Amino acid sequence: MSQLFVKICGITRPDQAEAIAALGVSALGFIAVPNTPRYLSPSAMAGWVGSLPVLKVGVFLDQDPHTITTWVEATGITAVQLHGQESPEDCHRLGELLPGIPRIKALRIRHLADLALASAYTGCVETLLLDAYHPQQAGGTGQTLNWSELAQGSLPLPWILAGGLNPDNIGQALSQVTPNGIDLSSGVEVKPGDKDLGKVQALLQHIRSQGWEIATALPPRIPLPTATS
Ligand SMILES: O=C(O)c1ccccc1N[C@@H]1O[C@H](COP(=O)(O)O)[C@@H](O)[C@H]1O
Repeated sequence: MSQLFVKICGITRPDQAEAIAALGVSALGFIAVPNTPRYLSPSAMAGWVGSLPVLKVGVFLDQDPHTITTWVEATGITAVQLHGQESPEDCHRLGELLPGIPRIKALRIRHLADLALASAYTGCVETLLLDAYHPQQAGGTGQTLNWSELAQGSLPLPWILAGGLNPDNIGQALSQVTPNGIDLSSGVEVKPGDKDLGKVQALLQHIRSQGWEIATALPPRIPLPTATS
C-alpha cells in the first residue's frame, strides 16, 4: 500500500487541532506569518501545540533563522515550512541552528520552468512543497496549480502538493500527479482559521478509499547519486 503524507494547515484552535489529529492526519500546520489571517503568535502557540500527537509544522515567510529558532524553542513546533524567498544558505543555516527539525521548502510555481529552482535546495532541506503563485498573497489562497502541466516535470526531493486542494478535487489532482504528500488549508475550512471537520473527514475517507495509507512522518529523503554511482 502506498503512503501519503497529509498535512492540514492554518490551525488556530486547540479543540480543532486535537480533533483533526485524532482523525489520523500526518501533520498539522501553524501559521507564523504576521499580518495573515491564520497567524498565531509564539505566545498563542505555546502550551498546547507542543503536546499534539502528530508532526507540528510552523509556517514561516522570509523570517530570520534566529527568529525561527526562538519560535520553535518557545512553542514545541517539530518541523518548519519556509514559504517565502528563503535561500539555500538560509535553509542550511536553519539546519545548523535546529538540528533534528526537518525543513520543508515551499516553491510558489507560476510556470513549469520554476521547478528548476528546486535543485538548489537538494542539500539543505528534507522536503519540497509546491504551492500556486498568487501576486498579492503568500499562501492559503485556494488557488490550484496546473496539475497536468506539473505532471511533465520532476523533482529531486520528496514533495508535497499544496494549493487549493479540497475533498472534491483531490481525486482529480492525485490522478494527474504523484506527490509524496498533500497540504490543505482553505479547502477544509468554514472561514480562515476555522476548520471544517466534516471536510477533513471526507478528505481522509476519499484518500483511504483509493488505497492510500496515511503516513505518520515526512517521506524519507531520496539518496542522491554519488560521483561513482
Ligand atoms: O494559510 C495561510 O494563511 C498562509 C499564510 C502565509 C504563508 C502560507 C500560508 N499557507 C500555506 O498555503 C498553502 C496552500 O493553502 P490553500 O490550501 O491553497 O489554502 C499551504 O501550503 C499552507 O501551508
